[in-house]
Amino acid sequence: MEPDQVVAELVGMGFELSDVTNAIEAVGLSIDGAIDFLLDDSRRNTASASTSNTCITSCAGTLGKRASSSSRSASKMRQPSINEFIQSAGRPKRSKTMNKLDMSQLEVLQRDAGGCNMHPPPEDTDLHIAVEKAELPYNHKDEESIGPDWEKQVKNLLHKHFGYSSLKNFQREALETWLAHQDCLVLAATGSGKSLCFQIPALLTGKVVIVISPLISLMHDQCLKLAKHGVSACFLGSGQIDRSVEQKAMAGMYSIIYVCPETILRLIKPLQSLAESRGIALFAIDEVHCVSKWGHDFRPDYRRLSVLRENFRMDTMKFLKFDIPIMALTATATTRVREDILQSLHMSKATQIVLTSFFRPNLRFSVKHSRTSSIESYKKDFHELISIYSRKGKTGRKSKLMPTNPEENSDSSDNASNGCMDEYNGIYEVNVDDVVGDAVSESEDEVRSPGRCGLAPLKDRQLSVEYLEDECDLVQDVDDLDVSCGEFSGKLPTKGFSGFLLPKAPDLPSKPEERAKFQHEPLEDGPTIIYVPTRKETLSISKFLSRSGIKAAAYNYKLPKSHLRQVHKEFHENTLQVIVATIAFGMGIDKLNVRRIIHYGWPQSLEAYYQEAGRAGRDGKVAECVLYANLSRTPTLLPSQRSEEQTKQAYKMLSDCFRYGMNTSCCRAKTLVEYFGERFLLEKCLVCDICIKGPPERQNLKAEAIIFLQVVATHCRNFADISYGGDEGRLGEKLNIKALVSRIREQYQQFSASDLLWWRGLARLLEVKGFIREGDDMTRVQIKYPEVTNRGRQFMSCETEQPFHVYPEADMLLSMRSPKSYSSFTEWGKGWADPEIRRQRLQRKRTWKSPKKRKSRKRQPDSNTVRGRLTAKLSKKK
Ligand SMILES: Nc1ncnc2c1ncn2[C@@H]1O[C@H](COP(=O)(O)OP(=O)(O)OP(=O)(O)O)[C@@H](O)[C@H]1O
Ligand SMILES: [Mg+2]
Repeated sequence: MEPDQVVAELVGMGFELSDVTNAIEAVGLSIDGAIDFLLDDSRRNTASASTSNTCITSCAGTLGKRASSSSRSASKMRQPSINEFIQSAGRPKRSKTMNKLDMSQLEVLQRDAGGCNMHPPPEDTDLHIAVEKAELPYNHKDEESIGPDWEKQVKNLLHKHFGYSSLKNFQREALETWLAHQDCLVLAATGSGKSLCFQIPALLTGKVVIVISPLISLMHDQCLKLAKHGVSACFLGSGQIDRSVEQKAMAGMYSIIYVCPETILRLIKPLQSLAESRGIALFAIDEVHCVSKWGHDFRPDYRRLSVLRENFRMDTMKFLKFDIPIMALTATATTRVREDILQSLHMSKATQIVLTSFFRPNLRFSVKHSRTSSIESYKKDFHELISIYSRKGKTGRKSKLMPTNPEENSDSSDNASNGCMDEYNGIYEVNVDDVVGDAVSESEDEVRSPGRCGLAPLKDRQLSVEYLEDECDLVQDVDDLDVSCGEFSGKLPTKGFSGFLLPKAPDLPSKPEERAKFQHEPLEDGPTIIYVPTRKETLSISKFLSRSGIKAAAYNYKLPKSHLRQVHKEFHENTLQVIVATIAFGMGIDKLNVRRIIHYGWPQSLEAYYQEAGRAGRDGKVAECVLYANLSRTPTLLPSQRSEEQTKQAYKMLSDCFRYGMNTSCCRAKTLVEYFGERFLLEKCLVCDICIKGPPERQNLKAEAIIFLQVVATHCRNFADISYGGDEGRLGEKLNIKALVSRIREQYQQFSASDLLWWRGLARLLEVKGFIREGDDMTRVQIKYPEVTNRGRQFMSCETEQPFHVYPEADMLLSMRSPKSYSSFTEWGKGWADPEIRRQRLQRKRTWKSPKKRKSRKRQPDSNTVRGRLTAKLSKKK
């Protein structure tokens, strides 16, 4: 591979260019070698050479097997065939319940699988034993013959396969609907157990259930879990390289078939045959919010799933006694998304909506201000996390991916972070934002919204939509995340499936005293997931944490698949403490004991936020969901190809998310569940930061509100005069909020030092009251060209002493706390005009650079780009 390509691939994974050059210099032009070197970076500092060597060897072994992303197809997952599992336990044991047909089918499966190029069997022997117990297939039963005692039958199946004692209420409702041959839309919180709603029909009837699912990793995870529970399942899609699986699936050899939406469209005919032979009990569409453009994970192929309703009806298939029911399931759908789902999928008019509360009482939500951009922020924000895990890490098992505990490092935890500061010194450059409260980029939403019209705003290739989109792991197709996930080595109780009972699924505690117990309860042990917007941050933060003694690993879609599999494995085995991931570590992560979900940077929507946060506390025990975001900046849309309509919607969703962060007075859980259209009857969750701290003091901001409205109104009038005056067609320049605030500062002495941040917050409050609105037709995260409404005019002209009582929002509080005011900004700004001050500042900036950094600059003296210099150097060596 050319040096350029090697560098480009490594930088694409999120590694720093300077680290990449170091790695290539150390190991030569080998991607695998460089990745080992880079991921092992923190380990090189360990005191014990022998420990270090062992770790490096084991990791290198894993990574050595990686396939480069250019040969991704070769690394696509192969279906873990039933035979593969059985084989590992010797030859198939005859299950008492297995009938003759089952055995012959298994033999066929074994023969077939023997003929293909087998991967080594998975390491998990429990899994093999579990699948060995799989009863394939069940005796076929028509839904009508199931009878009124179906609940008893389900209970037995639950007990036998999953070890649960009973169905949850919403699961019962969904199954009742299915038994009545009706379509059903299940809306239930993350981790509530939606999968069971479509798994039971397969077990109960012996017919096949087809599950449409958006991601290969999700399908793979579910297949593995089902295999553990003795249910045969497979997945079909572009990630499936074993072609025979599809044939076997269409011949009715698996009870549950997972399939991606793209694939199902070409399988309509074979599925019709399957419906006639073994029978199809149900079409389940999981993560159905992907259908809707108004949702957060829109997938165009989901919209075409209306073919299911059209092709599997009694009137098109004469042998059917009723239309094959459709069950659509999601944890995150607003009212608008729900309507869109029903319409787009052509679900029947009689569709039942099974709705449970979206409320998760054990999740403690909070929002914290952070610049989330530098080593300083990491140190401040992760200080507590580091101390928690470094205490626990001393007794933990070793991670193959990262050093196990601070003692293994030559530096102490503190030294480690200091040492790391040197490397991060580049970040120490003067950040205007550190000095200026006012530095909220007015036009940043425009600069960074290449999606508007779908065109790149800048010519620079480095800032093209594709390039930036790629940075953020936003591109998602069905097999983009084709890595194994699942609790591979989760031990089954020794008594097997039939000898134990899990406690009844807990009902949501509704009494305040029951919920209050989550308030101060200490968090139990368990891993943390940190979500960051870009690949680069996955690496920089995981590196920072590892060097501070935490067992942390980065996870982004460009990293080698073998690394990602290892991360999944260690995560599920509880040997990793923290995963720093992009959204690539996504849907369907069903690990019970995740204790913290940290979002480090603004999420793009509340749907995405709630779904990701929902991976915490699935065991019902208290867990934390913290959002660290820069509350002094308006968030921007991550780059993506969007139509104009989609861009508007994306801004709307981002805006809702921003307002969630800015809110200081309403319970977080209430805001979240009401966003999804649920009436939150409990009023307060009692455990979020707002419920615990209480809102800030309410203030009467009538005087400020009137001044703001007057300035806006005066300007609007002037603007209208210019726009529609003599010179027809010429539009006057509208004043944006920044310019309006400048007018306020000029005209009102008492506000001459006031902060734009504060006025922005006030403008949002006025907008909520309906006193102002956006004056142009662009959708934005927050108002930019305010215009006074009739209500606003009434308020202005109101003679009475009607107060304007409000809770200051987070940015207003921040601006009040911050010593940097408008005046300090102007002073600072003026400073740059003075050559002496400028010289001193630049001098200071230069001394902030680490010696290491300067050295690396010296190393590459002449070329224009680092990459160019490296290329020249390496070519010379060759
Ligand atoms: N009736 C039940 N009793 C006890 N536990 C249950 C029951 N049903 C499901 N569970 C457990 O709930 C957990 C979550 O299940 P599942 O993955 O189906 O959630 P989900 O609703 O699909 O979540 P997500 O929206 O994140 O995909 C699983 O670990 C499962 O074992
Ligand atoms: Mg699910």
